[in-house]
Amino acid sequence: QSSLPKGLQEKYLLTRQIGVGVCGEVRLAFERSTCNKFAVKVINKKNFQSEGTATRNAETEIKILQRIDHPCLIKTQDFYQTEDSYFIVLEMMEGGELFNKVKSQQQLKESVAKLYFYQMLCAVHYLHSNGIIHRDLKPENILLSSSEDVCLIKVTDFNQSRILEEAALMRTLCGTPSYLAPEVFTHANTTGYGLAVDAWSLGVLLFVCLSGYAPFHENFGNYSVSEQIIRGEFTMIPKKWEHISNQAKDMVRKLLVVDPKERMSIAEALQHPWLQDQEMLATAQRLMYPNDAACHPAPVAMVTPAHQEAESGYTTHRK
Ligand SMILES: C/C(=N\NC(=N)NO)c1ccc(NC(=O)Nc2ccc(/C(C)=N/N/C(N)=N/O)cc2)cc1
Repeated sequence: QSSLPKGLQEKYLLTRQIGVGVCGEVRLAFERSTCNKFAVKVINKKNFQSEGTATRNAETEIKILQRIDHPCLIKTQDFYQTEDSYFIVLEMMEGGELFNKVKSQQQLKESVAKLYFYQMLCAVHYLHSNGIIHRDLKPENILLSSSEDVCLIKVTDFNQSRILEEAALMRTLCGTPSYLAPEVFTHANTTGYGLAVDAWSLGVLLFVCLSGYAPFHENFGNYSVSEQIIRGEFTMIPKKWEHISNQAKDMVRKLLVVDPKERMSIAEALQHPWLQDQEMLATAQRLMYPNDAACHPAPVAMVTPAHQEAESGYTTHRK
């Protein structure tokens, strides 16, 4: 039992492990003054990555966690550190990880997969608008607010995330350009490519939610997983996909495109016909912005999809 920070011990009672990750565990904690439940992510500094990387990643992650504010992104309440671990106190997501809902071949109902996927898109659209690439979107990092099918989801784990430093490019271009390689000028805006990695991962996530199995898997064919991914070869097993709509399949096919320049963007995915489903949009709206629905329930026709409000700068006051 490695030592816990005094401040953490004073404010919280840490109890059992509720989740485990590659570089740490998640513990159930109770705030002593309120008895409210929290999840505490413990990140070992001396994990497999070189020490420098782990520390740099954790510092970036904490900067990101403190900066983000979206209904479908995890919120932190506190953070502490000892010489060998970081402790991040997060809101408790009672439904646990999406991973447990889709493992062992369980397919989600298409309507549930659509509701979850739309919320993931809104969360990642927000991150990209703030110059953040998640880079590690997977079922373990999608948390559910309750065990009900219809629930709010939140994206977590920003350990692999990167903040797109446009400023870094500007600084580079301030110096004498004569020694700079051509790609610095042409591919410098890797922002286009960088963001596209999250669209691919969301395609894999959607495939798993709809079918219950992974599109790229060691047991398939005679290619390694990485070869299958590089070739963009996946199989929609009829038994699993025959009851799934063509629009859902179209969404998956347009995200699992090998060339990042050809891959559908998050913004395009939000406009895809499969998501122009007023009932789902109204449910998502109610889950993401409960306070708005409470004071003046808008007639369905009036529902502006959450992602469009963000874009149009719609001035609803959001708590
Ligand atoms: C309700 C419940 N369990 N309920 C029960 N009775 N279990 O027995 C439960 C709730 C939440 C979770 N997971 C959870 O909260 N994950 C999670 C994962 C990663 C991160 C972060 C910030 N990571 N950042 C880094 N750097 N990572 O390496 C934060 C939270 C699991 C089970």
